[in-house]
Amino acid sequence: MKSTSKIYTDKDSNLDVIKGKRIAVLGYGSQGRAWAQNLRDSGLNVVVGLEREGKSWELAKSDGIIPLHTEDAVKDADIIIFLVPDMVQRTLWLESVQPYMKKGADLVFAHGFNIHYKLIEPPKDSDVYMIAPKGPGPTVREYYKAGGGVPALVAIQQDVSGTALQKALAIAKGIGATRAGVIPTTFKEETETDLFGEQVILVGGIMELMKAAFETLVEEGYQPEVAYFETINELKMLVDLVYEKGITGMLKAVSDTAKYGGMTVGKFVINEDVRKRMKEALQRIKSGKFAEEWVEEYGRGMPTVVNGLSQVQNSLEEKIGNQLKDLIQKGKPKS
Ligand SMILES: NC(=O)c1ccc[n+]([C@@H]2O[C@H](COP(=O)([O-])OP(=O)(O)OC[C@H]3O[C@@H](n4cnc5c(N)ncnc54)[C@H](O)[C@@H]3O)[C@@H](O)[C@H]2O)c1
Ligand SMILES: CC(C)(O)[C@@H](O)C(=O)O
Ligand SMILES: [Mg+2]
Ligand SMILES: [Mg+2]
Repeated sequence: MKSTSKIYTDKDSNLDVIKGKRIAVLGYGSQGRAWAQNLRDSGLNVVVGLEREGKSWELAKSDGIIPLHTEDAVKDADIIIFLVPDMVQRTLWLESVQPYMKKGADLVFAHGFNIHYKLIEPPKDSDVYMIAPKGPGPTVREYYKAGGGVPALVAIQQDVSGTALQKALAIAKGIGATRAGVIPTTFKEETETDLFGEQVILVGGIMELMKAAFETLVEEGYQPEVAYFETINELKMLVDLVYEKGITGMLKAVSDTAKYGGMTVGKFVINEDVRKRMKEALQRIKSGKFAEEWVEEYGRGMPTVVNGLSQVQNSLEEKIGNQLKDLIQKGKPKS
């Protein structure tokens, strides 16, 4: 185990390093919308670059940000931040950024995919760095507005100026991440761990675990509403306890019966086989096989993602969740 040498916070970062520099945020989706608004509200000079005058364009305008076409956004930019989908970044780079950008402008990422798997080969005279928030875009905005921040990782790939880390930390401060903490990493470590996390637990693992538990109960004749509360809705409350008080805090809040059942049956369900498959999943990421497969899937119009989304939308658990939504929302704390 190699522990982190440093966790950067507000006192380690200074916005002055990038004050007045022109920052072009490319994309106005999950992260783009959050970063552009947080950086602007932190007093920085932000423009948003978009390819088309569509939904994102209108959304930016309604948030009080004047969007520009990508070429216009990057041509005077000192710092160019890629916040379009990972699979779009290479084409955007080749067609709309590289031909128009200022020589030596910084290239910044929120995830290492395109650099680590060499889909983008940056020019040697640019600083290349990453600030990777460890949470979804809307939460990056929500926490910032409430005076907090989502923690992030920071990594430097090329440091031509000698100030890449200071600039990366200033951006991290601008989006609110240093209010929590920012951990130094590499593009390799961020890319591999981020993909692993979203595949085996945060997105893939948790989704399949909820579905399998819900369907097991329903198949055995239990009411789907009861199954929904038990296997999906209550998860938030237990995860909130982990978030606030750690795993020990969560265990202290549940009954001894739940502790005993959880400690014994948890290991029976999530057994050595599951761990072996987690290692296999990690191996596919490390070897580049997952990246290759994802690029190919994207090239075919993402059929797996499109069909998967429609299956989830039409699933019994989602229908039950929608039916119970009003009731669940009514019970939520008001503040
Ligand atoms: N979503 C997250 O919460 C999250 C968290 C951490 C890191 N990241 C990273 O941040 C980056 C952005 O991800 P995201 O999920 O915010 O993206 P997203 O899918 O929300 O981006 C959508 C936006 O990108 C632009 N866009 C979409 N398709 C385009 C196309 N074909 N051509 C040009 N522009 C297009 C549009 O402005 C659109 O609003 C990625 O590198 C991702 O890995 C995302
Ligand atoms: C929010 C996540 C899952 O952590 C991010 O990594 C993503 O790719 O959206
Ligand atoms: Mg990710
Ligand atoms: Mg992530």
